[in-house]
Amino acid sequence: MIPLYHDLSEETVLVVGGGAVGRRKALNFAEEARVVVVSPAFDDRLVEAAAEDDSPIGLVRAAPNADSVSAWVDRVDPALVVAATDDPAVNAAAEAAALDAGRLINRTDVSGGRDPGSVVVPATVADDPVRVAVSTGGRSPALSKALRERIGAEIEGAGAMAELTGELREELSAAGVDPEIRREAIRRVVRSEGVWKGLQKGRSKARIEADNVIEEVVDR
Ligand SMILES: C[C@@]1(CC(=O)O)c2cc3[nH]c(cc4nc(cc5[nH]c(cc(n2)[C@H]1CCC(=O)O)[C@@](C)(CC(=O)O)[C@@H]5CCC(=O)O)C(CC(=O)O)=C4CCC(=O)O)c(CCC(=O)O)c3CC(=O)O
Ligand SMILES: NC(=O)C1=CN([C@@H]2O[C@H](COP(=O)(O)OP(=O)(O)OC[C@H]3O[C@@H](n4cnc5c(N)ncnc54)[C@H](O)[C@@H]3O)[C@@H](O)[C@H]2O)C=CC1
Repeated sequence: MIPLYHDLSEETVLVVGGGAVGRRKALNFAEEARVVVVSPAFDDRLVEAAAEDDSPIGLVRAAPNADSVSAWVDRVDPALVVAATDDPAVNAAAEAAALDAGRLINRTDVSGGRDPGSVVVPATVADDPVRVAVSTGGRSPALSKALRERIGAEIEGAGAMAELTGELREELSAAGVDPEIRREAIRRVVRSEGVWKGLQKGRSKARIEADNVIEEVVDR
């Protein structure tokens, strides 16, 4: 499986099943998308999240069976369906309905043997705009979670580094610096211990360190 980052803003995600797993998926996707959860009962924390002002999460109390779940796909018109009930027959029907309608499907109750269009949700950790996603190919979700916790410490400050170097590459481009020299300068900045340390002290410290690194390659 090849990891891809998918922009779900302006899209709707349909979560079938509102238990602990449905709640985790709903909260995750609600960071970006509208989320509709269809279930006969809901996890308490999901109810709280849906009750917040301007919550992107909508709860619909219903218990579709294997025959009627496709009607919810038609009605909600989601980009992605998450099958998160504790009934494998309903989850399988949700999968079939999503694939029939040409939508993505996340089966939460199976690990291997996926059809095209079937996606897994990785463990993710972010220092925005930097995001790292971990999957074990469905083999060990608990390991994905444990690795995610370790990687969190590793990427501290990466968001600020992304912002700084994003700005520098724009400035160097605008100044007409030869592209190969610009790339070398940026590659050195992201590997510079001095710049990483500078970021801990603040943006302007980091900027001074970065300018020193850039001076080594760019004639300005
Ligand atoms: C295939 C996949 C499909 C999908 O959901 O996309 C899937 C499937 C299954 N998970 C199961 C169990 C657990 N899942 C977790 C946790 C997470 N599971 C997530 C993803 C995935 N889970 C996809 C593969 C990811 C990969 O490739 O590694 C994470 C990463 C992302 C998320 O869901 O948000 C999230 C961590 C979030 C975080 O970062 O915190 C824990 C740990 C815990 O709860 O503490 C346990 C218990 C311990 C264990 O079993 O490992 C079971 C067995 C159910 C049963 O026993 O009946 C199945 C079904 C099966 O394996 O058949
Ligand atoms: N992907 C993952 O990370 C994990 C997946 N699982 C799998 O996910 C499934 C769900 O796990 P939990 O959320 O812990 O179970 P749960 O029992 O807490 O939640 C199941 C939810 O589905 C709802 N439901 C039942 N029939 C329904 C129907 N016909 N239509 C809509 N909703 C219906 C129930 O009301 C309940 O809210 C498990 O069966 C397991 O196979 C379990 C743990 C982790």
